Amino acid sequence: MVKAIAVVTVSDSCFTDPAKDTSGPTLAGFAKQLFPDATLHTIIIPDEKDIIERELLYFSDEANVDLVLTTGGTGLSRRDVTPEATKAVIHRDVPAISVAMTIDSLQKTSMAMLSRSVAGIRNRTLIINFPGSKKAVTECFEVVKPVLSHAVGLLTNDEIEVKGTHDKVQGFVCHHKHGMANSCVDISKVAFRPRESPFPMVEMSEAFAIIDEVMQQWSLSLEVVPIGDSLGRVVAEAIYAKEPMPPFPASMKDGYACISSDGAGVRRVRAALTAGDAPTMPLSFGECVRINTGAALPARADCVVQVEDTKLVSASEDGQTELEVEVVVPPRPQQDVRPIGCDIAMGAVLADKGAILDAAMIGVLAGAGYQNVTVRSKPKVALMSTGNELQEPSELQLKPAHVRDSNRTMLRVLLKEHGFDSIDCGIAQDEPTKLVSAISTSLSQADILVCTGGVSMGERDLLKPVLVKDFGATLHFGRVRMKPGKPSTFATCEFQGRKKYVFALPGNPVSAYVCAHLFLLRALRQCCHLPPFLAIRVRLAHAAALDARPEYARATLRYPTTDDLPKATLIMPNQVSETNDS
Ligand SMILES: Nc1nc2c(c(=O)[nH]1)N[C@H]1C(S)=C(S)[C@@H](COP(=O)(O)OP(=O)(O)OC[C@H]3O[C@@H](n4cnc5c(N)ncnc54)[C@H](O)[C@@H]3O)O[C@H]1N2
Ligand code: MOO
Ligand SMILES: [Mg+2]
Repeated sequence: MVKAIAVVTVSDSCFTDPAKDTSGPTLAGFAKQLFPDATLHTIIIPDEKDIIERELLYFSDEANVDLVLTTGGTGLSRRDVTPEATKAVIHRDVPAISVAMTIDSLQKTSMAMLSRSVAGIRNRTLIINFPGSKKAVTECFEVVKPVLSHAVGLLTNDEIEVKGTHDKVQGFVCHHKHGMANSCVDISKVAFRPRESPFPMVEMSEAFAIIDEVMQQWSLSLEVVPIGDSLGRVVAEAIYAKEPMPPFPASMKDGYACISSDGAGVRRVRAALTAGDAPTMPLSFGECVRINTGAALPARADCVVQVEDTKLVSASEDGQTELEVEVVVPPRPQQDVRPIGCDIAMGAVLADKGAILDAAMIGVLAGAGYQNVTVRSKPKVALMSTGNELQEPSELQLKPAHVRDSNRTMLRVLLKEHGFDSIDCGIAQDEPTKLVSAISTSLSQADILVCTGGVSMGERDLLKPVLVKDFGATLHFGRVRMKPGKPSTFATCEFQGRKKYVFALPGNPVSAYVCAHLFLLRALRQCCHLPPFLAIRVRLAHAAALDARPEYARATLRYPTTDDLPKATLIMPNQVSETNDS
């Protein structure tokens, strides 16, 4: 099924004046017609190879678009570089698509010879170049139309290709059996350490897919919590109303409960009912009862006339009792009455399975008499820092060449911010046996271990070998094409008969922060069945030198009053260019 399509207009002139773009909207119109349920992204970019590549990568890797249709930049002029940019990003080409378009177009114009359109596949995305004119786009779309749906179907049915990654990574494993007190990682032969990382660099989209797939194995457990503590928790089983709301026919106005068939005219005021008063006697014809908002109607009353629609006819001399009122406008049956169960019928679903509890829902549960709710349990997370150079932040004096451990505090607070508690497992030294014992202690207390540092190429970066050799861990990925965060590592292992998940994040505090957002929170949210964070497209408010890797930076957003995209201003622009070489 085609879920998302991007139409990319590549043209210098349309980029400067979007009104000139006719082929983009035409293509978008055809795409929408063919796949009405798909999300449609459209963008106009200049004939710049880097920018075209970046957009194609964004749509295929980040936005997980099924079909990217470009228009423009396929000709022979110096600025026409769409085919080159496309070739740079596709993994496999599908030449027959462009051939079919060319054969068809040649029957109409020999100019078709001058289009260099390319079609190909990147991961699960099909990218097709169309020429830049409205006429050519119209003709070429007709040609490819019959195959698009099937082509996307074939691509999306592919299994996630994690196996290849696993196999390569397993080459790193030492299958040596050993006790947990020691480590079988030998750090003495530093000269023979690998000079190239043995870990394949996975794309962000792959890393996400791997996390999603692996975290599906997370074994569900449930817990009962008081509703007052259930904010943000995920409902485990649908919750039903045990009683109707309102439980009695209630007045919506301050006025008089009447019998509607009495029509307009004078009524005897028999009694007064304020909220909380239980009505005693049924109403008789020609009578009414003064009533307040929220009070229960007496039997036989079927409407409420608001006080504004009445006139006083007679009262006791002291003014303390109304004797007769005149109903000015004839009332309708059920006027200003909330019948029993009109808000919530008995047996109605108050919160569905999987609902995320918010103040409104919790209020509904409270109103329906629920004190506790069964929710999905949150994973137990252990936080550990690694590094011989680290000191506790509270220590007054820094030792030479030491730094304070900021990652543990940052991660604890980040997790708290997102509703997750953590267990503090301190700082472990960069020494194999020390790491083995610190990791064992952490894993015995938690489902998920989050550690920072020691995942890159230094001889004291021991996390990966220790996890693999001493804990028999499977490294699902050990390098990701991202900046910062390249050496990010995600592993699982069996420990004390249970499956454990390890996020070994790079030590650089910015990398740890970014990777915790992107990988750790994604996994934790999935354990609780919370959706991944929403990704939105923004426009940079200023120029920024970007890396070839997808880059992550903090920014402030300004929302325009027009339909334009929000504008992002990087908080620390230097942070983006500073580590260009890493
Ligand atoms: N030869 C290569 N060197 C490096 C590469 C590479 O590909 N080849 N990658 C670089 C990248 S990218 C990163 S990110 C870092 C990752 O380093 P590690 O995960 O191994 O982390 P450490 O070496 O332990 O520390 C890096 C840095 O961060 C500071 N740090 C560590 N933990 C904390 C903490 N808890 N609180 C505050 N600061 C911390 C540590 O002192 C170092 O300055 O590797 C590059 N190198
Ligand atoms: O990838 Mo490293 O996280 O600092 O740039
Ligand atoms: Mg290191």
